Amino acid sequence: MILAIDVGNTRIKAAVFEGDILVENFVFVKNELQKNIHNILKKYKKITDLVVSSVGDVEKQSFLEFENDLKVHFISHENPFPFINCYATPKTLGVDRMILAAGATIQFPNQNRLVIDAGTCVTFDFTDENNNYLGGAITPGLRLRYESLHNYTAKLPLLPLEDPKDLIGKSTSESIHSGVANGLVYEIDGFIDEYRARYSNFIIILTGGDTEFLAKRLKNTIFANSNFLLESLNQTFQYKIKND
Ligand SMILES: Nc1ncnc2c1ncn2[C@@H]1O[C@H](COP(=O)(O)OP(=O)(O)O)[C@@H](O)[C@H]1O
Ligand SMILES: CC(C)(COP(=O)(O)O)[C@@H](O)C(=O)NCCC(=O)O
Ligand SMILES: [K+]
Repeated sequence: MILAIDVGNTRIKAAVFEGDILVENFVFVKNELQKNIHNILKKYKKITDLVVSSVGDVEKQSFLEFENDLKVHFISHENPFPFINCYATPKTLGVDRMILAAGATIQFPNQNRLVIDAGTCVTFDFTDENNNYLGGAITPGLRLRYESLHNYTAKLPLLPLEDPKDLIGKSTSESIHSGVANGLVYEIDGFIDEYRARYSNFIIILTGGDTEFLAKRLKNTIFANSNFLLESLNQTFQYKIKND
Protein backbone atom coordinates (compact mmCIF):
# COMPACT_ATOMS: atom_id res chain seq x y z
CA MET A 1 0.00 0.00 0.00
CA ILE A 2 1.05 3.55 -0.75
CA LEU A 3 0.30 6.75 1.10
CA ALA A 4 0.26 9.65 -1.39
CA ILE A 5 0.47 13.16 0.06
CA ASP A 6 -0.01 16.42 -1.84
CA VAL A 7 1.02 19.62 -0.07
CA GLY A 8 -0.78 22.59 -1.62
CA ASN A 9 -0.63 26.22 -0.56
CA THR A 10 -3.87 25.97 1.48
CA ARG A 11 -4.28 22.37 2.58
CA ILE A 12 -2.68 18.96 2.57
CA LYS A 13 -4.48 16.16 0.78
CA ALA A 14 -3.60 12.50 1.31
CA ALA A 15 -4.83 9.16 0.01
CA VAL A 16 -4.11 5.50 0.65
CA PHE A 17 -3.76 3.45 -2.55
CA GLU A 18 -3.86 -0.30 -3.04
CA GLY A 19 -2.54 -0.55 -6.62
CA ASP A 20 -4.77 1.79 -8.63
CA ILE A 21 -7.58 1.75 -6.07
CA LEU A 22 -8.01 4.77 -3.82
CA VAL A 23 -8.97 3.21 -0.48
CA GLU A 24 -9.47 6.35 1.63
CA ASN A 25 -8.62 10.02 1.38
CA PHE A 26 -7.91 12.73 3.93
CA VAL A 27 -7.64 16.53 4.04
CA PHE A 28 -5.83 18.41 6.80
CA VAL A 29 -3.84 21.55 7.58
CA LYS A 30 -0.08 21.89 7.81
CA ASN A 31 0.32 21.88 11.59
CA GLU A 32 -1.59 18.60 11.84
CA LEU A 33 0.58 16.83 9.26
CA GLN A 34 2.53 14.49 11.53
CA LYS A 35 -0.43 13.58 13.73
CA ASN A 36 -2.47 12.68 10.65
CA ILE A 37 0.28 10.59 9.06
CA HIS A 38 0.70 8.68 12.35
CA ASN A 39 -3.04 7.97 12.48
CA ILE A 40 -3.17 6.84 8.86
CA LEU A 41 -0.19 4.52 9.37
CA LYS A 42 -1.82 3.09 12.50
CA LYS A 43 -5.00 2.35 10.55
CA TYR A 44 -3.28 0.99 7.42
CA LYS A 45 -0.41 -1.20 8.61
CA LYS A 46 0.29 -2.42 5.05
CA ILE A 47 1.57 0.99 3.88
CA THR A 48 5.17 0.57 2.71
CA ASP A 49 5.82 3.80 0.77
CA LEU A 50 5.14 7.47 1.36
CA VAL A 51 4.97 9.49 -1.89
CA VAL A 52 5.07 13.25 -1.49
CA SER A 53 4.48 16.13 -3.88
CA SER A 54 4.76 19.62 -2.47
CA VAL A 55 4.43 23.21 -3.68
CA GLY A 56 3.74 24.40 -0.12
CA ASP A 57 6.19 25.35 2.62
CA VAL A 58 6.38 22.13 4.60
CA GLU A 59 9.89 21.02 5.65
CA LYS A 60 11.17 17.78 4.08
CA GLN A 61 12.15 16.76 7.59
CA SER A 62 8.47 16.42 8.56
CA PHE A 63 8.29 13.41 6.23
CA LEU A 64 11.80 12.05 6.79
CA GLU A 65 10.96 11.19 10.39
CA PHE A 66 8.88 8.29 8.98
CA GLU A 67 11.90 6.83 7.17
CA ASN A 68 12.49 4.15 9.81
CA ASP A 69 9.15 2.54 9.01
CA LEU A 70 8.61 3.48 5.35
CA LYS A 71 10.34 4.36 2.12
CA VAL A 72 9.85 8.10 1.57
CA HIS A 73 9.81 9.44 -2.01
CA PHE A 74 9.66 13.10 -3.01
CA ILE A 75 8.39 13.64 -6.55
CA SER A 76 10.49 16.35 -8.21
CA HIS A 77 11.56 17.67 -11.60
CA GLU A 78 14.23 14.97 -11.66
CA ASN A 79 11.63 12.20 -11.91
CA PRO A 80 10.69 10.60 -15.22
CA PHE A 81 7.42 12.02 -16.59
CA PRO A 82 5.35 10.60 -19.48
CA PHE A 83 5.42 13.85 -21.49
CA ILE A 84 7.89 16.10 -23.28
CA ASN A 85 8.26 19.24 -21.22
CA CYS A 86 8.08 22.29 -23.55
CA TYR A 87 7.86 24.85 -20.68
CA ALA A 88 10.54 27.52 -21.22
CA THR A 89 11.46 27.41 -17.51
CA PRO A 90 11.00 23.72 -16.61
CA LYS A 91 12.79 24.10 -13.27
CA THR A 92 10.26 26.67 -12.04
CA LEU A 93 7.23 24.66 -13.15
CA GLY A 94 5.16 23.54 -10.13
CA VAL A 95 5.60 19.83 -9.46
CA ASP A 96 1.81 19.64 -8.84
CA ARG A 97 1.24 20.85 -12.41
CA MET A 98 3.69 18.24 -13.75
CA ILE A 99 1.85 15.52 -11.84
CA LEU A 100 -1.53 16.71 -13.20
CA ALA A 101 -0.14 16.62 -16.74
CA ALA A 102 1.31 13.15 -16.08
CA GLY A 103 -2.03 11.84 -14.80
CA ALA A 104 -3.88 13.31 -17.79
CA THR A 105 -1.35 11.75 -20.20
CA ILE A 106 -1.60 8.32 -18.58
CA GLN A 107 -5.40 8.28 -18.12
CA PHE A 108 -6.33 9.83 -21.48
CA PRO A 109 -3.80 8.59 -24.06
CA ASN A 110 -3.60 9.94 -27.63
CA GLN A 111 -5.69 13.05 -27.11
CA ASN A 112 -5.31 16.71 -26.22
CA ARG A 113 -5.97 17.36 -22.52
CA LEU A 114 -6.60 20.47 -20.46
CA VAL A 115 -6.35 20.11 -16.67
CA ILE A 116 -7.84 22.87 -14.51
CA ASP A 117 -6.87 22.75 -10.83
CA ALA A 118 -9.00 25.12 -8.75
CA GLY A 119 -6.96 25.35 -5.55
CA THR A 120 -5.29 28.34 -3.90
CA CYS A 121 -4.49 29.33 -7.46
CA VAL A 122 -6.37 28.13 -10.49
CA THR A 123 -3.90 26.51 -12.85
CA PHE A 124 -4.45 25.48 -16.46
CA ASP A 125 -2.18 22.81 -17.92
CA PHE A 126 -2.32 21.67 -21.52
CA THR A 127 -0.76 18.50 -22.94
CA ASP A 128 -1.31 17.76 -26.62
CA GLU A 129 -2.05 14.41 -28.29
CA ASN A 130 1.67 13.91 -29.01
CA ASN A 131 2.36 14.20 -25.27
CA ASN A 132 3.97 17.63 -25.46
CA TYR A 133 3.33 19.53 -22.24
CA LEU A 134 2.84 23.09 -23.55
CA GLY A 135 2.13 25.10 -20.38
CA GLY A 136 -1.04 26.97 -19.40
CA ALA A 137 -1.97 29.69 -16.95
CA ILE A 138 -1.94 30.66 -13.28
CA THR A 139 -4.65 32.90 -11.79
CA PRO A 140 -5.88 33.54 -8.23
CA GLY A 141 -8.29 30.93 -6.84
CA LEU A 142 -11.75 31.59 -5.37
CA ARG A 143 -10.72 31.99 -1.72
CA LEU A 144 -7.69 34.07 -2.72
CA ARG A 145 -9.97 36.44 -4.68
CA TYR A 146 -12.24 37.00 -1.67
CA GLU A 147 -9.18 37.54 0.54
CA SER A 148 -7.43 39.94 -1.84
CA LEU A 149 -10.52 42.15 -2.15
CA HIS A 150 -10.56 42.44 1.64
CA ASN A 151 -6.79 42.70 2.20
CA TYR A 152 -6.10 45.33 -0.46
CA THR A 153 -9.05 47.69 0.11
CA ALA A 154 -10.22 49.79 3.05
CA LYS A 155 -13.93 49.02 2.79
CA LEU A 156 -14.51 45.53 1.50
CA PRO A 157 -15.43 42.82 4.02
CA LEU A 158 -14.03 39.29 3.99
CA LEU A 159 -16.90 37.06 2.91
CA PRO A 160 -17.23 33.29 2.80
CA LEU A 161 -17.80 31.68 -0.58
CA GLU A 162 -21.47 31.88 -1.49
CA ASP A 163 -23.67 31.28 -4.48
CA PRO A 164 -24.21 34.64 -6.24
CA LYS A 165 -27.93 35.49 -6.19
CA ASP A 166 -27.78 37.18 -9.57
CA LEU A 167 -25.47 38.59 -12.19
CA ILE A 168 -26.32 42.08 -10.92
CA GLY A 169 -25.18 42.44 -7.30
CA LYS A 170 -27.57 44.74 -5.40
CA SER A 171 -25.44 45.22 -2.28
CA THR A 172 -21.74 45.17 -1.39
CA SER A 173 -21.84 41.50 -0.51
CA GLU A 174 -23.91 40.55 -3.56
CA SER A 175 -21.50 42.51 -5.76
CA ILE A 176 -18.51 40.68 -4.28
CA HIS A 177 -20.14 37.25 -4.69
CA SER A 178 -21.10 38.06 -8.26
CA GLY A 179 -17.66 39.45 -9.05
CA VAL A 180 -15.69 36.60 -7.52
CA ALA A 181 -17.86 33.54 -8.12
CA ASN A 182 -19.46 34.49 -11.46
CA GLY A 183 -16.16 36.07 -12.48
CA LEU A 184 -14.14 32.90 -12.04
CA VAL A 185 -16.79 30.79 -13.81
CA TYR A 186 -16.82 33.16 -16.83
CA GLU A 187 -13.03 33.24 -16.80
CA ILE A 188 -12.73 29.46 -16.91
CA ASP A 189 -15.41 29.14 -19.62
CA GLY A 190 -13.67 31.94 -21.55
CA PHE A 191 -10.31 30.14 -21.34
CA ILE A 192 -11.90 26.90 -22.53
CA ASP A 193 -13.46 28.72 -25.51
CA GLU A 194 -10.07 30.19 -26.46
CA TYR A 195 -8.40 26.76 -26.22
CA ARG A 196 -11.19 25.38 -28.41
CA ALA A 197 -10.40 28.00 -31.05
CA ARG A 198 -6.87 26.53 -31.25
CA TYR A 199 -7.60 22.84 -30.63
CA SER A 200 -11.00 21.64 -31.80
CA ASN A 201 -10.81 18.53 -29.66
CA PHE A 202 -9.58 18.09 -26.11
CA ILE A 203 -10.82 16.63 -22.87
CA ILE A 204 -11.11 18.82 -19.78
CA ILE A 205 -10.43 17.65 -16.25
CA LEU A 206 -11.41 19.86 -13.31
CA THR A 207 -9.89 19.24 -9.88
CA GLY A 208 -8.91 21.06 -6.65
CA GLY A 209 -10.76 22.29 -3.58
CA ASP A 210 -13.34 24.29 -5.57
CA THR A 211 -14.22 21.49 -8.02
CA GLU A 212 -17.74 20.96 -6.77
CA PHE A 213 -18.63 24.65 -6.65
CA LEU A 214 -17.34 25.32 -10.15
CA ALA A 215 -18.33 22.09 -11.93
CA LYS A 216 -22.07 22.69 -11.80
CA ARG A 217 -21.73 26.29 -12.95
CA LEU A 218 -19.48 25.87 -16.01
CA LYS A 219 -21.21 25.75 -19.38
CA ASN A 220 -18.55 23.44 -20.80
CA THR A 221 -18.59 19.67 -20.30
CA ILE A 222 -15.77 18.61 -18.02
CA PHE A 223 -14.66 15.58 -16.01
CA ALA A 224 -14.89 16.74 -12.39
CA ASN A 225 -12.65 14.74 -10.07
CA SER A 226 -11.50 16.22 -6.74
CA ASN A 227 -9.02 13.35 -6.35
CA PHE A 228 -7.37 13.76 -9.74
CA LEU A 229 -4.11 15.11 -8.30
CA LEU A 230 -3.78 12.29 -5.75
CA GLU A 231 -4.61 9.67 -8.39
CA SER A 232 -2.06 11.28 -10.71
CA LEU A 233 0.53 11.28 -7.93
CA ASN A 234 0.03 7.55 -7.48
CA GLN A 235 0.34 7.05 -11.27
CA THR A 236 3.46 9.27 -11.47
CA PHE A 237 5.04 7.11 -8.76
CA GLN A 238 4.13 3.86 -10.59
CA TYR A 239 5.58 5.38 -13.78
CA LYS A 240 8.80 6.20 -11.91
CA ILE A 241 9.12 2.60 -10.64
CA LYS A 242 8.77 1.30 -14.23
CA ASN A 243 11.07 3.87 -15.86
CA ASP A 244 13.85 4.62 -13.35
N1 LIG B 1 -12.12 23.68 4.51
C1 LIG B 1 -11.59 24.43 3.56
N2 LIG B 1 -10.52 25.22 3.83
C2 LIG B 1 -9.95 25.98 2.86
N3 LIG B 1 -10.39 26.02 1.59
C3 LIG B 1 -11.45 25.27 1.25
C4 LIG B 1 -12.10 24.44 2.21
N4 LIG B 1 -13.10 23.79 1.57
C5 LIG B 1 -13.08 24.19 0.30
N5 LIG B 1 -12.11 25.11 0.09
C6 LIG B 1 -11.82 25.75 -1.19
O1 LIG B 1 -10.67 25.13 -1.70
C7 LIG B 1 -9.81 26.06 -2.35
C8 LIG B 1 -8.39 25.63 -2.05
O2 LIG B 1 -8.25 24.37 -2.65
P1 LIG B 1 -7.13 23.34 -2.24
O3 LIG B 1 -7.25 22.23 -3.23
O4 LIG B 1 -7.23 23.00 -0.80
O5 LIG B 1 -5.83 24.21 -2.51
P2 LIG B 1 -4.28 23.86 -2.50
O6 LIG B 1 -4.12 22.59 -3.30
O7 LIG B 1 -3.67 25.03 -3.17
O8 LIG B 1 -3.87 23.68 -1.07
C9 LIG B 1 -10.20 27.46 -1.83
O9 LIG B 1 -10.31 28.36 -2.90
C10 LIG B 1 -11.53 27.25 -1.09
O10 LIG B 1 -12.60 27.96 -1.69
C1 LIG C 1 0.94 27.83 -9.35
C2 LIG C 1 1.06 27.16 -7.98
C3 LIG C 1 1.33 28.23 -6.92
C4 LIG C 1 -0.29 26.46 -7.68
O1 LIG C 1 -0.32 26.01 -6.34
P1 LIG C 1 -1.66 25.53 -5.63
O2 LIG C 1 -2.77 26.42 -6.04
O3 LIG C 1 -1.94 24.12 -6.18
O4 LIG C 1 -1.39 25.48 -4.18
C5 LIG C 1 2.21 26.07 -7.99
O5 LIG C 1 1.98 25.17 -9.04
C6 LIG C 1 3.57 26.72 -8.15
O6 LIG C 1 4.16 27.15 -7.18
N1 LIG C 1 4.07 26.79 -9.42
C7 LIG C 1 5.34 27.36 -9.73
C8 LIG C 1 5.26 28.27 -10.95
C9 LIG C 1 4.87 27.57 -12.25
O7 LIG C 1 4.21 26.52 -12.23
O8 LIG C 1 5.27 28.08 -13.33
K1 LIG D 1 -3.79 24.82 -8.31
